[in-house]
Amino acid sequence: MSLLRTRQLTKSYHLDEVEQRVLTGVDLELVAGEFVGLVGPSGCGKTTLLNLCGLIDRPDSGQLFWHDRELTGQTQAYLTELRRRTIGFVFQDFNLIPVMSAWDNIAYPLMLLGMSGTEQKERVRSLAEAVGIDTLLDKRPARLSGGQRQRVAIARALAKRPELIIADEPTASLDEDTALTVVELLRDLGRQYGSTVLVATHDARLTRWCDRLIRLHHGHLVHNSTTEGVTAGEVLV
Ligand SMILES: Nc1ncnc2c1ncn2[C@@H]1O[C@H](COP(=O)(O)OP(=O)(O)OP(=O)(O)O)[C@@H](O)[C@H]1O
Repeated sequence: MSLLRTRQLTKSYHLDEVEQRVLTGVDLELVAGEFVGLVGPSGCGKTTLLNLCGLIDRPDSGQLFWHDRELTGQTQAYLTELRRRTIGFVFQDFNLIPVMSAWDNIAYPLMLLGMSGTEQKERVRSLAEAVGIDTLLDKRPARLSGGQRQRVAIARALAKRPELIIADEPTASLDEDTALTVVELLRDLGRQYGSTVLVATHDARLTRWCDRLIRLHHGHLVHNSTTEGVTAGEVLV
């Protein structure tokens, strides 16, 4: 079942009247429940594409479908509400709110959705346990290690039980062992909660966990492939 589909998405940036065409026609389909890796060289437009799929930014042209319903032309308010309810994000730099405890960081999106205090507590507790930070919930991000912060970020992304999780280089700030456990968590919990995961990465170790890879090159997806036989060099070029 198609969760998200794009047809010929384009996106350019303009700096001092110079146009940089980043996406020139991206056709992508994400099926419910899959764990998909997005690879390509630095600067090829992975974050740009994630921002479009995550409804953070709008394309210049092309179409985006959510459960086969076209989103082009929908109001900003509609897209914001859809994003808030159905999409979770995990970033390289965690993007936790520094003045909030781990607990409050995880609960915050639930509060925005108007969820009752009891249900918030239930979800925060069970997710904190699942990601292994249940003894750290009163700490602010500055008192946590990188791996612990990313676990909080994963719990926060999953708390609303999103249909889609968008992860942008989630292991780039982590050491090797921590990176592997974080990716495993993301994949296993994504499966458990039935979330589709789209993850941009340079990390060849991470691509082994993906159901399939999509590769961005010169502004469009060159091919879809399985992860078999992918080498570090292939991921970077
Ligand atoms: N807001 C912006 N304004 C102008 N140019 C931008 C903006 N965002 C990105 N770019 C440019 O668009 C191109 C694609 O950037 P993007 O961050 O999407 O690439 P990426 O593949 O995610 O890179 P990396 O792997 O290094 O994170 C880059 O050349 C970048 O400099």
